[in-house]
Amino acid sequence: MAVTIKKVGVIGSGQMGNGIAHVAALAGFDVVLNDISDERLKSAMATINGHLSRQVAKQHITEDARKKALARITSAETLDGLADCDLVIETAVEKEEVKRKIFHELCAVLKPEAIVATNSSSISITRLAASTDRPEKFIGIHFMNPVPAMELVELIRGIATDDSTFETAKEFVGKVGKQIAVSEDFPAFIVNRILLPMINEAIYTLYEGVGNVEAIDAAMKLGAHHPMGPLELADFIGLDTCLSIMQVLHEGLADSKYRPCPLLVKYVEAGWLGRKTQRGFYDYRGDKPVPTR
Ligand SMILES: CC(=O)CC(=O)SCCNC(=O)CCNC(=O)[C@H](O)C(C)(C)COP(=O)(O)OP(=O)(O)OC[C@H]1O[C@@H](n2cnc3c(N)ncnc32)[C@H](O)[C@@H]1OP(=O)(O)O
Ligand SMILES: NC(=O)C1=CN([C@@H]2O[C@H](COP(=O)(O)OP(=O)(O)OC[C@H]3O[C@@H](n4cnc5c(N)ncnc54)[C@H](OP(=O)(O)O)[C@@H]3O)[C@@H](O)[C@H]2O)C=CC1
Repeated sequence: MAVTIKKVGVIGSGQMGNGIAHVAALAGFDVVLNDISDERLKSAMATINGHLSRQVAKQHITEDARKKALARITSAETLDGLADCDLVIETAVEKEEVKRKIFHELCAVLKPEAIVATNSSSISITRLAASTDRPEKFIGIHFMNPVPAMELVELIRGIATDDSTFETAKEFVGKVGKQIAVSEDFPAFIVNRILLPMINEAIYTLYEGVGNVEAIDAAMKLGAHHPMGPLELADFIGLDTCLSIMQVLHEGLADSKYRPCPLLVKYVEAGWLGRKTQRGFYDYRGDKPVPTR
């Protein structure tokens, strides 16, 4: 039987954390947004307000809904602030050791009946669940980017996830207006098992000189009707996240077809992580994006 969720904690206020807080608050949930830096939290609130205002301008929501949604979001610099949440969704960086540490610290303060979820793009739900004190109340709730615009959420059960947790997560996702696809707990689940090898292949296409950035993106936008070219999309997702997902696929499935492209590795090593650092396959520091190769 599903449990009633009223208060939702979100750990990590990057692009995904912002988006999840946005849609949850708009759906009427009280939201506590956590990050390690106060500056990050302030900029997250400004971003959420900006996106809500755009929805008002497009007459998709009312000004009253914007104000009420913003008022439902509070921020917390430490995990103590999430202690009385009914559901906590972790959406910090795609690094297993970071997530494990967060879950360990979270479970020490979180009420025992609360559900813990991860928005991980690729990491084993069963393994992450094992770093909590409640594997039966742990689940993957994987939103897509940008959260307010994308219709899908993947739900992934770990080996121990119980039916009540699954039903509660399903109900929550329905209330925030998204549809679900259920995935088994395999590396990168469904969407990223398919999408990331395509992006990695686009980077190999660039690396091998088959085409430049503009040609590759134009080819897939105009030739396959993708809304964004694969390199533009990689920059949008974050090249660090793309690399982490490819590493999880490569290690988890032990197949050389998932080998991360050395050029992707090089960009990440340079700190060129895409839009979030203003430089990736495009340079975003000017008026319009300029290809970097
Ligand atoms: C890595 C993972 O683990 C999984 C993933 O998420 S993989 C990534 C999946 N996402 C994609 O593949 C995105 C592909 N791109 C697209 O679908 C489109 O380019 C897009 C939806 C991002 C933008 O579409 P568009 O038609 O060019 O722009 P636009 O009309 O301005 O935006 C459409 C909607 O998205 C919203 N939107 C666009 N960018 C946004 C952003 N960064 N944040 C929040 N909302 C955004 C707009 O507000 C608009 O919302 P409304 O429908 O309420 O008006
Ligand atoms: N980008 C995408 O398209 C998608 C990403 N995801 C997944 O969502 C998660 C977040 O991705 P995304 O939002 O893009 O990443 P971002 O880099 O935009 O944001 C991550 C945020 O988490 C913060 N953070 C890091 N460590 C901690 C911590 N210990 N406690 C609290 N906050 C922390 C970061 O702070 P700081 O920068 O200061 O380190 C940053 O603000 C990842 O697991 C990713 O795989 C899922 C779907 C789509």
